[in-house]
Amino acid sequence: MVCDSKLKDMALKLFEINAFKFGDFKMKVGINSPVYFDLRVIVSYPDVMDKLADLLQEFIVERKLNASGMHLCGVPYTALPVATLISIKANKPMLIRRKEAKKYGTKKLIEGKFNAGDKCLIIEDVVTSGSSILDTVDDVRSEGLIVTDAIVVVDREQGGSQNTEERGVRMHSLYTLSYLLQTMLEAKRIEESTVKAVAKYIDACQIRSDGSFVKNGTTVVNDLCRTRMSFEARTDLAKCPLAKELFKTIVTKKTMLCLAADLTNSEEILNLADAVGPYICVLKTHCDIIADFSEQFVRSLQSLARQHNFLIMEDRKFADIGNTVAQQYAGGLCRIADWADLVTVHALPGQGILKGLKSAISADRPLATRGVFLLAEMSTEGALTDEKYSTATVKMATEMDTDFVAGIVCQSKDLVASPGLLQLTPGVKLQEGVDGLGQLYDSPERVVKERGADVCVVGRGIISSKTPSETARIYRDRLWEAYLERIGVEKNGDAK
Ligand SMILES: O=c1ccn([C@@H]2O[C@H](COP(=O)(O)O)[C@@H](O)[C@H]2O)c(=O)[nH]1
Repeated sequence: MVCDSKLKDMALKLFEINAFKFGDFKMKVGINSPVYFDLRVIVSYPDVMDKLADLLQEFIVERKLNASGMHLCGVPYTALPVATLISIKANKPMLIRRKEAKKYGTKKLIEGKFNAGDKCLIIEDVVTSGSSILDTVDDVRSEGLIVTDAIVVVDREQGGSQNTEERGVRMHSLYTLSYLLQTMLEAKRIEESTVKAVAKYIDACQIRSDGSFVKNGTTVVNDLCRTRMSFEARTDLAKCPLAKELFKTIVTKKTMLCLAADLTNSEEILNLADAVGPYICVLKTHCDIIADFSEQFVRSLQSLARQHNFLIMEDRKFADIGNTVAQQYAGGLCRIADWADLVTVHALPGQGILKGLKSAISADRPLATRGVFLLAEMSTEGALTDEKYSTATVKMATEMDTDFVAGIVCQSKDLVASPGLLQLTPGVKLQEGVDGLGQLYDSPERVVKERGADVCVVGRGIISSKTPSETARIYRDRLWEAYLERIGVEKNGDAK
């Protein structure tokens, strides 16, 4: 048995270093919690980390989970340093799950040396619904490893152990929230009233692995989770008028498809737009590749956009200082601001880029008819848009010029939390893979369900097809079905 006094000492230490606190905290799932855990702080206290790893190692032995050949895999990122320490102390090989890797290309999903059929023990810091453990389990299992158990530092007792058990993973927690409450009370660190408030909260809020939670006996779908909400419900939450319009178009036409009309001849683009128009919500251009670009071309395109009800996006990827982008947007040969409803913009130069673009919108084109998508991540192999950059981009979109930013161009589901923003995701093809120049493709289903896309960009998948209009219809239908599954609606419209 792990010695109780050692457990209590460690609990007090964790409280002292603010690894958990009591108050009123907004949780990821959109409900308020009277207790908050942040075990990331332990990296600043090597002595605490070391002792915690010792306790976990003893616990693993006690639970007989130290079979020979067992690998350890920490759930990224907080559990990684602790898993590393245990691996060294217990002399057990470690695996690292890459959170950001694709299932093809050069990057592997799971790093480390292993064989299919090997056993792997998952290590996690704090568990609420258990969904993070299950994400890691899915990836580890997809490489042929066997996972039956997970060791966690704290179980918040909100459904995590049931949720993981349902998927064949027994959860062993060093601490339960109840134990921590009792220990803090005995040590006079908290009042009886806090214990009661937290206990009441745990009783009332049991979270399921699908993000819904049971509040006072009633199942409540998490209505703040973007990817679980319907486009209808999200329309009213959009702060940018053009995003609202896009939501409405998506709902009316039941399509999340954006055509990347990457052709170099204007007549060909117009013919394509006419053929594919019924199946798309956005048509995306690169006006600088059109050899015969003209005023007449954009007027014809606008007319088709009205006829088929789609928006026009110029994928200009502005990236300069405010003064320069203002001129690039409104002036030059293409006069983009005159005809493009939406443009894409890099966040690299900071907030000034949005100010510059906004300043170029003339009075006869009200701001409400123009919008931007900020690029947070790119779809290419080796893209330099790391987590810090992409998070800062999303922050810019949610805190500044919210009437102008319609959404984010990115590849990861968890980046865009705000339901009022749209996630635009390129790199979509019926056949997953990589082109000769580093463009990575995922299937429509994976892009919608796993990557969280709201609008999916397809270029060569449609334009290189012999029957673009039929192919566009297939993309539209597959994307829409994936979306219905994502929000938990059967094809016939019934809730699952
Ligand atoms: O990260 C990004 C941003 C933009 N794109 C653009 O999307 C299309 C994709 O075309 P495919 O033929 O389907 O590969 C293209 O216009 C890119 O400029 C992107 O691919 N990745």
